[in-house]
Amino acid sequence: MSQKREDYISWDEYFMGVAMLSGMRSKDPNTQVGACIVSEDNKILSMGYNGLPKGCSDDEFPWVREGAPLENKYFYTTHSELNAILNYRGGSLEGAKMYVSLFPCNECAKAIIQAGIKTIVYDSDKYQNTPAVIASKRMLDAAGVRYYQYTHTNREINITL
Ligand SMILES: O=c1[nH]c(=O)n([C@H]2C[C@H](O)[C@@H](COP(=O)(O)O)O2)cc1CO
Ligand SMILES: [Zn+2]
Repeated sequence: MSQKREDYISWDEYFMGVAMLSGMRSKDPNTQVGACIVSEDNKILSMGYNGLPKGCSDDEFPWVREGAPLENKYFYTTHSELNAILNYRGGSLEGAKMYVSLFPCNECAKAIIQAGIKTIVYDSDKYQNTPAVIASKRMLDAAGVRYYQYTHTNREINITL
């Protein structure tokens, strides 16, 4: 009798793994964020990571955190969640789920709500005490977007490239 393999990765490991892999494309020296949007029937719809908009050179724009607004990264970077939403060109994201390696900020929360995404699975919540994340949770709660933290399984996945 032939039996199926039992050590395959779970849906959550798969989608959070894809989000983390996407984050590995980020040029941000401090925080790399990845997002993966999934349909209600577990199909990957889109992915994104934090980076500069098209045409803005990774080598010419600043990556530092400090200094004058025009001289640091914050005015220029597109967040992974917004990139994942904007990268989707297939139609509606109504009812979709987002896996993201960092809890979305208030600006991303607005985009998530307006895109019709209904569930967020996040990993790090390192900015939980900042006004941006407190405002984000307030809006997500009001809009009925469910969010829960990813449960680590400590599975290691090695891919030789
Ligand atoms: O939700 C987010 N998604 C996201 O992609 N980011 C990006 C913007 C910046 O490139 C980086 C945050 O940088 P830092 O941790 O150095 O402040 O992560 C930041 C947030 C903030 O929660
Ligand atoms: Zn954001």
